[in-house]
Amino acid sequence: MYVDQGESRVCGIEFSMGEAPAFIEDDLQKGFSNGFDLKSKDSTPTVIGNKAYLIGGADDESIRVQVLDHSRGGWVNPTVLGTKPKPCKGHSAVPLNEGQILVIQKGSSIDDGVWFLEVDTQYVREQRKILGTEVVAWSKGVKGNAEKPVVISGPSGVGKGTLISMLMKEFPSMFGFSVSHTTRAPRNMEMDGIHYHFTERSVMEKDIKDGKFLEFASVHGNLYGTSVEAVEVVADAGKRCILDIDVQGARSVRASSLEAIFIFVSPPSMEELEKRLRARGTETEEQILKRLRNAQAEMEQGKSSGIFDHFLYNDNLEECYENLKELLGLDGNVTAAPKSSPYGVDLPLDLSISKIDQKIIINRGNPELKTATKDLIGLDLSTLKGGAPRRTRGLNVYAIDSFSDELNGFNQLS
Ligand SMILES: Nc1nc2c(ncn2[C@@H]2O[C@H](COP(=O)(O)OP(=O)(O)O)[C@@H](O)[C@H]2O)c(=O)[nH]1
Ligand SMILES: Nc1ncnc2c1ncn2[C@@H]1O[C@H](COP(=O)(O)OP(=O)(O)O)[C@@H](O)[C@H]1O
Repeated sequence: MYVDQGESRVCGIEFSMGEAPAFIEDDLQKGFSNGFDLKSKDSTPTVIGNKAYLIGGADDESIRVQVLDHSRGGWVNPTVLGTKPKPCKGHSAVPLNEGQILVIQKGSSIDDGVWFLEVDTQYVREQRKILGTEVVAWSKGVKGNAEKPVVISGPSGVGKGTLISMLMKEFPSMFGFSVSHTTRAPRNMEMDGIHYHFTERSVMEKDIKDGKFLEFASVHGNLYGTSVEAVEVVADAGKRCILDIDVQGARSVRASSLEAIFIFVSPPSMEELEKRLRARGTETEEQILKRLRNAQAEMEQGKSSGIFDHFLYNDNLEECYENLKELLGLDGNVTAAPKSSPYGVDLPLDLSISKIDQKIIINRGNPELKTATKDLIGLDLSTLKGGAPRRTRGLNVYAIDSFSDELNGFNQLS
């Protein structure tokens, strides 16, 4: 078991992966005279093998990392890859294995505060070869093992947005909307970042070129697209992602690595579709006519393309919504209430962390661990997937109750 002692560990330099070689100890001490502030509350040296990783302080708007590498003659500023954590009020770090350090940010919410610094994983080794420098890479720990995303397509005015709103309203903790980018102008009630990311065509075209989009298409004369980030932020929150995209977009997603279920919504008739579009009152006459012309082709493609797993017929809205819920497995027994879990809790400044096998215990400020209370949070590391340069998914965060096995194990070991 490894126990992070907080500040005393920083000053006393604890060696966690076996005894540190003497030269590392010497070099670390030299660090004091070379201006490395090892005594600083927010700097944590963590030793793995023949190297020490000094994590702390701010650099380019993220936490700074320096590597003490005896074979390279001392302290090195590595190339830092991945999405980097913002500077924070302090952190605790614990090595998980020879390749990863777990960093918990103090004073943040647990949803944002769990990070992995990869120092010797396959990705880091590959990058080290390519770049020829010392490399470390950050990856954010997220829940993210949600069910398959749901792609909903259908002609303009058929009721996609209405059905999605109903679903999000009834199951807010279960579903998250993939906010697309578009070059079309916002409608009256539409908010940037909520309904769409409204953007300039040139900016969007550059982002598409830079590989930031999962899919994109030209629809009714405007550019629309789903960014990789739009889908990831929903998955990060452990929610099931809903994408409202056209048939071309659905085809691209089908061909991508994103495993999703595909639903096509049809209107009862073209006359009814026109009525709904006109009644919505958000388009000019010219735009309505263009949408109606396109609707015909979309209906044909939707039915014949083989892309869609399910077809919904939106005549009576309530009936259609019930059918949608049924095919998503949301029958009458599903409750909309979120499960009680420590997600969303804040991590205080005086936390400490301990590692037992594949589990991390975060003590939120109760120094007497034996009187375990709601102050203890467990992190199960055995379900982790992915890693730098993207997210580390499958983070299982749970409240530890005083009689749990984890705690008995902890008490015996401490
Ligand atoms: N391919 C693709 N289509 C999208 C995306 N976002 C929205 N769309 C589609 O663009 C079309 C027009 O959307 P919008 O302008 O909001 O009009 P509405 O469908 O009449 O509400 C609809 O078919 C949407 O499904 C996206 O990110 N990618
Ligand atoms: N089953 C339905 N019956 C009558 N009106 C509907 C039905 N479903 C949706 N609507 C209405 O039709 C209009 C278009 O729906 P909307 O959800 O904006 O379509 P989409 O997102 O597919 O373009 C809205 O004014 C909505 O209230």
